[in-house]
Amino acid sequence: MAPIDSPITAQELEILSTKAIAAKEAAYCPYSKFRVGACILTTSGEFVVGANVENAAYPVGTCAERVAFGTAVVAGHKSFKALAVATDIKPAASPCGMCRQYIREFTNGSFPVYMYDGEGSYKVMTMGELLPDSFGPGDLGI
Ligand SMILES: O=c1ccn([C@H]2C[C@H](O)[C@@H](CO)O2)c(=O)[nH]1
Ligand SMILES: [Zn+2]
Repeated sequence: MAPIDSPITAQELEILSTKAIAAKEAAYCPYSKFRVGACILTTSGEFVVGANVENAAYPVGTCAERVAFGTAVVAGHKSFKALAVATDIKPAASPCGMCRQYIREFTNGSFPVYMYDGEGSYKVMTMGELLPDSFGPGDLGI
């Protein structure tokens, strides 16, 4: 059987993971003390990072994934190759439901999400696996 092609190169994954893990340091999480870092690789080859930013009004806080995607989109990026998310726990955390929908807006079902645990090991899942039967721009005819 032919090997499944990796969606990104080993070198890209090395940079992506290093940046996501480093981004944990930028987290503002005085309430949960749960640091999350994220990094996106754009189709144009740029890396955009994010971290969770909490708020005294707890529900107002934002996850690392949405900070990263929002930052990338306002910088003009609309096309993305991969996302890495890093936490300090084991097994690795996966994006919350709100983030899955947020990410889905800018990705398709084969988009890979690499999830790193606190020891630097990862699991990878596609957006189609994380959010099956999703609702997206196409459902509005966009
Ligand atoms: O995938 C995740 C899961 C949680 N968080 C944040 C939200 C909150 O600040 C803290 C605890 O839930 O972690 C993320 O940023 N990404
Ligand atoms: Zn989230």
